[in-house]
Amino acid sequence: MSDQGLQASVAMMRERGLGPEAIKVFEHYYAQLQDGAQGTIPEDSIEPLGEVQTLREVKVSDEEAREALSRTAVIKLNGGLGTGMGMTGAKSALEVKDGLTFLDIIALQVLALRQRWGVELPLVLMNSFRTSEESLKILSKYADLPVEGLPLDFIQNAEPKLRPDDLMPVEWPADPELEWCPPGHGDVYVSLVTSGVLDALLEKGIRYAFLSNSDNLGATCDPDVAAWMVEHGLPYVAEVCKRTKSDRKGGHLAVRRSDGRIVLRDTAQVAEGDERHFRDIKRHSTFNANNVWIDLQVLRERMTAKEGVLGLPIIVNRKNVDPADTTSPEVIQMESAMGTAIEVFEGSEAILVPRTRFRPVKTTNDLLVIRSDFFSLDEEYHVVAAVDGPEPFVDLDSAYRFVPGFEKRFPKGVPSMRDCTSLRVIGDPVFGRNVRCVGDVLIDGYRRVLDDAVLGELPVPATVPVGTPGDVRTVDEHLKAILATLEPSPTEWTRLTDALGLVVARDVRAKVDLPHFDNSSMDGYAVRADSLAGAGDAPVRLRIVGEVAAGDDPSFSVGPGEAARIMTGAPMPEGADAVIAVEDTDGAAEGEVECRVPVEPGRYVRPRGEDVASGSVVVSAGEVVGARTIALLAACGYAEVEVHRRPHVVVLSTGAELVEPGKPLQPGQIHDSNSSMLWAAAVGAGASAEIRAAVGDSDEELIRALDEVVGEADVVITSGGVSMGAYDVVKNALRSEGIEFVKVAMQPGKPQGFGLLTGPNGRRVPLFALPGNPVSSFVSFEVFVRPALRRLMRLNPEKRRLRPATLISGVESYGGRRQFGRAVVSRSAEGTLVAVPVAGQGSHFVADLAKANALFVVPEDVTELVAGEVVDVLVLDREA
Ligand SMILES: Nc1nc2c(c(=O)[nH]1)N[C@H]1C(S)=C(S)[C@@H](COP(=O)(O)OP(=O)(O)OC[C@H]3O[C@@H](n4cnc5c(N)ncnc54)[C@H](O)[C@@H]3O)O[C@H]1N2
Ligand code: MOO
Repeated sequence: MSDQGLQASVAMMRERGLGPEAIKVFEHYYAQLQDGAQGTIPEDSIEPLGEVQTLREVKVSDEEAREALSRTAVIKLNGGLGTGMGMTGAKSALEVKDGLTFLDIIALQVLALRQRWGVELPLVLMNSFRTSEESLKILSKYADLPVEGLPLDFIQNAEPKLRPDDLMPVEWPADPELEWCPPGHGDVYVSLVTSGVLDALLEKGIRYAFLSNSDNLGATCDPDVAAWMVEHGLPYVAEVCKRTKSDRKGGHLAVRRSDGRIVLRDTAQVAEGDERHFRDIKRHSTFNANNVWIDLQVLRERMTAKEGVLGLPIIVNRKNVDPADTTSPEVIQMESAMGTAIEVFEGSEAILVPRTRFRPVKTTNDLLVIRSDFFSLDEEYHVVAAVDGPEPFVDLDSAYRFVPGFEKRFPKGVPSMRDCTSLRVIGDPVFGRNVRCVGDVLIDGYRRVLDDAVLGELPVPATVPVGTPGDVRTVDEHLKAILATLEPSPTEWTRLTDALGLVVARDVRAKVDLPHFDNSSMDGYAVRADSLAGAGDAPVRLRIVGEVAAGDDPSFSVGPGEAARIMTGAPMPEGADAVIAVEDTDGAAEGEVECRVPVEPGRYVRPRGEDVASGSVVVSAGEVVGARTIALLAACGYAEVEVHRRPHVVVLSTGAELVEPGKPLQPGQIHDSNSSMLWAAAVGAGASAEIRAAVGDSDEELIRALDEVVGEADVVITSGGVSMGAYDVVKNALRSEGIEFVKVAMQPGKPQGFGLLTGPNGRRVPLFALPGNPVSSFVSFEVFVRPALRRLMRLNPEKRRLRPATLISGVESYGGRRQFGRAVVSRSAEGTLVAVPVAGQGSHFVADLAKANALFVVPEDVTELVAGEVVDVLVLDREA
């Protein structure tokens, strides 16, 4: 790691025509990177932001508003490519509402403000080298938009992507443009200077700028904020919004202890161990909306004083050189964030604005809601909600994730969402015209949604088992409800040896032929078959011209009357078309070899491509990775395969009586056996798992523990606390988190809780609240959690088939509940299965549970079975 990387980068930047200011800033960042800067802001160095001005309470006269707006420009950060939504061009060119693109709406919003206030209000885009042309073409429709003396856009600088090992600029001859990246939106300040736009604005008497992302349609140039800023002479104002539980991830503002300045802490700047504080929405109660107001005069002075380097904190981003190809080499992109400039200006302030000013479209879920009739555009092109109440929660399946897939499945427009609280789509149906969603909608397994369909609430379970009260669900209903909420695990490239048991996400094509080259399948001699034509009558002697072992690359060729010694797996030399096995010769090592049999062309030759032809599909999506698949992929040269990720299960037992195994017990205490049992069962089902320390019987302790795990777990399993007891903590605490508690008509395992926790970034994490009795907990895992884990992994949820077995002794059952008894199953002399129920069928008998190797099922409508009757058994391990 030397200055070579820096020199090479600078040379590239010069050659590209980048100015000295951009290079200077790059050098500044590069030095930070070389020093190993992490760019973190530790929790103990900051205080929460505290009370700030609320926009609603700002009182401004029309005259003040007009005056402030007349000296303001709108700058939109427009470098985004929308790769996350499967787009390749400028994201803001996406049609977002009423046939208008983001850019159309931005232009119309500005024109409406100009007209209403009689101001000039210039609009300038900061484009990247990839977005400029397409964006300007859209804006060219608005003839009145350009303002004299100002361009409609300026181009953000570019910098080389760096190799992580030696910080040299990466080379990518396949597409040299991919060797470059924009240096993050923090570059706006530098680019404003280098493009001359800053001075041009000041010259026109424009003193303030409103900066925001072009994909945030809520970010209109609000005259009240402008006037408030002018009135108080503020150099820099950042808009913040109240944080809710689902925005635990975005950056937030805080006050730096050392100098009292406001700073921005983004996700990438959280120090290790501070994640919990970062996510704590009580402590850091607002988030940064990335809507920024800046005094351009102050910016000019700062830039001059600091010789063009504002000194924003660096963000180190790791990506692939070709973002569309996750197997391309890893690179470092040094970036900075616009909002971090808040710390540079003395007297910066934050203002609390309504959520409506933060309406980004980051996913196709957001796109569906924005396009729908839940929102409309008012006469000034503001996006306004057409109905009161919270926005519907939308969760579309992966087929809709990219814009082309989304458009294809909503060819006649998106559904009406005015009366919808949530929409989840599993599968990939095409939606018809005029579809209406009402309440909570779940679509699972549809091929097509018909025109004019009204999609309603989840159907109430229709069947109630015999002899049970109405609030009880059947086992099948509960399992179905669980499976319906689950999405397959995300896919990821995984080392072959870590992918065992996982499901392949995408077809794998061979990039090579197998065998790679014609080679011998025997130890012997490579020959021309016609040299041995007479060997059937009398031995033929051939001259040995060389030797080839596996791994060699023979440079000689074999002519008529010649032979080469060859080993199994060694490449065939030029000229030879067959192999004679050493057993059919005298085995000579040099000189001449005597051959006793003729061979036909191709004998003992394994031709190139015989096994696998380059370009053919060797492993298909949906296949489960096993030893044989691994062999094939490795043979084709793959070190990794794209699979559905192994879900990570966190096990959390509850109960004040629990003590970790190995530690001494006080009176009344017991050892926690469920944690390790559930861990083992999860690992056995193919998940990865970890145990968290058991929590006592306090709501807060449990919520705190869950808060910690929800960022890391794909599935949470709790045990205990779900029945009717006075200390049934899980039930009490989790009801308010949206977990549903039901009685399931089964024994053991009657009380069950299930639901989705909301993790950072709105990620949904399934939580199973299993009963505490050890046998109940185990059976619940087998019946509900195992199929769920398999569904997440894209495996068939029910692998273990029920098999008939003859009961050796009679059993009684409650009736009205499906009983899962424990039994030892073995094979009789006739080859049929026989089941011996274990003695202790109570939910606390761990010894009898350990003895058993199967569960036997007594149906809901049966109360007694006698010896000799046949039951269904679910074999857990191999039969005894
Ligand atoms: N009045 C009623 N009482 C109970 C009912 C009911 O309907 N009405 N249902 C019973 C059924 S059925 C079950 S199953 C259990 C479920 O109990 P909880 O999930 O609330 O679990 P706890 O009360 O915390 O514990 C039950 C039992 O299991 C032991 N336990 C708990 N955790 C562990 C662990 N990690 N390792 C080992 N053992 C554990 C705990 O000490 C209790 O003995 O409720 C019935 N009651
Ligand atoms: O259903 Mo409880 O699970 O009887 O033991």
